[in-house]
Amino acid sequence: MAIILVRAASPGLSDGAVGHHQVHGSLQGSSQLLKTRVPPRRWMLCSLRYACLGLQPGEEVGRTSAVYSSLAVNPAGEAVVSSEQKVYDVVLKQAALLKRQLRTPPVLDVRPQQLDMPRSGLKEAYARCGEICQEYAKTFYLGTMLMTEERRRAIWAIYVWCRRTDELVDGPNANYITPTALDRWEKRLEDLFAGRPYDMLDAALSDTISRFPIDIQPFRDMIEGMRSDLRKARYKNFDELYMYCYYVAGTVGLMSVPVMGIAPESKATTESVYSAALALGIANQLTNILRDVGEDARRGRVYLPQDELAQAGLSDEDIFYGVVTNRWRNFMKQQIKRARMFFEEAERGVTELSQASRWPVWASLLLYRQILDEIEANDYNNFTRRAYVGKGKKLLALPVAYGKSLLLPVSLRNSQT
Ligand SMILES: CC(C)=CCC/C(C)=C/CC/C(C)=C/CC/C(C)=C/[C@@H]1[C@@H](COP(=O)(O)OP(=O)(O)O)[C@]1(C)CC/C=C(\C)CC/C=C(\C)CCC=C(C)C
Ligand SMILES: [Mn+2]
Repeated sequence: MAIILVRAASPGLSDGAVGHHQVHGSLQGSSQLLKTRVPPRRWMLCSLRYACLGLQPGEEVGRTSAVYSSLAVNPAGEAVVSSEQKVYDVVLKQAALLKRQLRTPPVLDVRPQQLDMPRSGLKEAYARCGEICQEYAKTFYLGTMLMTEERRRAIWAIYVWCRRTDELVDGPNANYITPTALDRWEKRLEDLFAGRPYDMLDAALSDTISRFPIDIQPFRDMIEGMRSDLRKARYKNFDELYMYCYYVAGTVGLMSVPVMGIAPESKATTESVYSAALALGIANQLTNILRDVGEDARRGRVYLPQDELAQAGLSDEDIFYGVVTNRWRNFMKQQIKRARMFFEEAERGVTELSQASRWPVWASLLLYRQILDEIEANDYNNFTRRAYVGKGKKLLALPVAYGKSLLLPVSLRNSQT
């Protein structure tokens, strides 16, 4: 497969690439097609990847490394759309939907009172979602405690649906889960979106989607991620891993934006806020993967890109063997660097969220990112030591997050200078 790197206009980014479309390789003749397909933010997403390998933007990489490609051609000479492009199309669609729904008075399929559940039942359902969130994810729970009541309940309901979806493939009954079971779970999702929840936890989510302009696609896509977990335990390159991270985690960002809300004074585009939310999900999942290398290997799973492992002179055997060598340290440094870049991209969007949502999102971003620091502090031993952020550091993150949440949206700061 020949690789082509594309440079695209990227408003608001100061990397000197603004206004250029530069196509290398055998798609030269189809640059018109590329111009129309390349989203405005492509340059930055590409540069996240270049930076990790020290590649220069626009530089052509070898024939076998699809990692740093944004567009490629297959042996038949057809353009292959990268994962980032596919995901960016979802971002655009979600942003357009949100803008439309916020403009028009809500004509919702489900109103709270239509749910076949008394108000007291709903209260109990949300409370149970809160308990589950607290039990499984203390950090997220801490974040939600900084939210307004309505948003907090909504995030709990979303959290519980995500957790249950993940448990299907990761929980105690995972061995019995088949693609058909996931199809049934998707049918159940459609029903709850249509106001026909199967149980009280679903009812909480049905209620949530009647209150916030949330679309079904990220939920469907998360189920798709679980399907891929059933059939796949290796990722050829970062392009494949990126798609997986979108499915299981980027989707959470997309589900959350309509609940978090965008600051009325923000001058940022809705797309850019969704992109930042997506980046936070990807950053979190990359961090998860780096923290859990040993644990995943013991379940026969290696999420790290196979070609990057090979380039670093490493293989699955090194991971199963689990000895921290200099090769491993260097490899990990690059992986951590990339995860931090996604966190940085996310940071730009947090300031655009509505004031009341910024604190919890900052808190969760800072707390999750610290896991990367802990991996470093463990001298990159993520085979047998779990990177863990202690209580003291967690508590310290809260006032820092609060301080950051008071900052003006970046889009306003830029427009005022
Ligand atoms: C503009 C901007 C930055 C907006 C913020 C948008 C936002 C709130 C994004 C949240 C992103 C986020 C929290 C993503 C979750 C990523 C994640 C941890 C995914 C996990 C997947 C599977 O991984 P794995 O099996 O390897 O992990 P385990 O060992 O099983 O843990 C998930 C488990 C998928 C399911 C995800 C969840 C259960 C978490 C859902 C979280 C929320 C809805 C809470 C978001 C709330 C706050 C305050 C950030
Ligand atoms: Mn899991």
